[in-house]
Amino acid sequence: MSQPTPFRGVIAIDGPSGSGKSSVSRRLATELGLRCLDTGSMYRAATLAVLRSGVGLTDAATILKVVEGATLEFGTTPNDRYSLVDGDNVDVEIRGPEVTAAVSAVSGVPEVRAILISMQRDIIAKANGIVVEGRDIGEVVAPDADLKVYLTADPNERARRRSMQAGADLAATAADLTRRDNADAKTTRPHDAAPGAVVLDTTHLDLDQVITALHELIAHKGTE
Ligand SMILES: Nc1ncnc2c1ncn2[C@@H]1O[C@H](COP(=O)(O)OP(=O)(O)OP(=O)(O)O)[C@@H](O)[C@H]1O
Ligand SMILES: Nc1ccn([C@H]2C[C@H](O)[C@@H](COP(=O)(O)O)O2)c(=O)n1
Repeated sequence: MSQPTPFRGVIAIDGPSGSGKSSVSRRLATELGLRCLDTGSMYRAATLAVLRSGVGLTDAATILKVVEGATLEFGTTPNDRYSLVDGDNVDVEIRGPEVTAAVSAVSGVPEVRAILISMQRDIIAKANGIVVEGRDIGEVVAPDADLKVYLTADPNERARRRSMQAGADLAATAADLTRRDNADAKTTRPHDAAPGAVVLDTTHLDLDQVITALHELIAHKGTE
């Protein structure tokens, strides 16, 4: 009996903060044998370069200069993703509170976005199949993706999951998610699905159920 042809396309996963993009993308890519790109890490790494340089967060031209001068590298093996800034592994630091508080200011600089979007498109073009997660993948970075998914969940549920993960206060976490989504909405559309995206509300779904739903969507793509 012949085996089904493995999926080797581009899957775009967008959604607001804490909607499950990273967990879902990593697992889906692993199960499908695909690469996996976390574009949020790219904006975070650029932000860390800016913070390390000591320049302020208000002058777009200075921010751009720092990002242009930094060497940013990203690994796309699903369970071995990494981010390097000038050769330094920054996986832990870019998830910390300083970077999280500053990232929307850096990702809001259009010229910084242009640099990172160009890197993202290069990585996608070189991968033989990839899951890409972020805020603008289905609309801007890869509008021709084979499958576009908008992953969302009720804000209270997102805050509950994130506060459990981080061991942080629920109300403070909820406020931080809302603050970041609103700040990000100035440059991307975290509250809206890209044209052609399938909306998957995971409020009442566990991770296994989300992955099953995505496998079904991919199988359905294969029969279109
Ligand atoms: N369907 C789900 N059911 C229960 N927990 C989930 C589900 N999806 C994700 N989670 C948990 O929610 C937390 C946030 O998920 P994750 O980090 O993947 O979100 P994200 O969208 O990538 O967030 P951010 O945009 O802030 O990077 C994690 O602890 C993850 O394990
Ligand atoms: N495609 C993307 C991905 C991320 N960002 C910005 C907005 C987020 O606040 C920040 C960090 O992302 P996260 O790691 O939380 O997914 O990066 C963006 O503008 N576009």
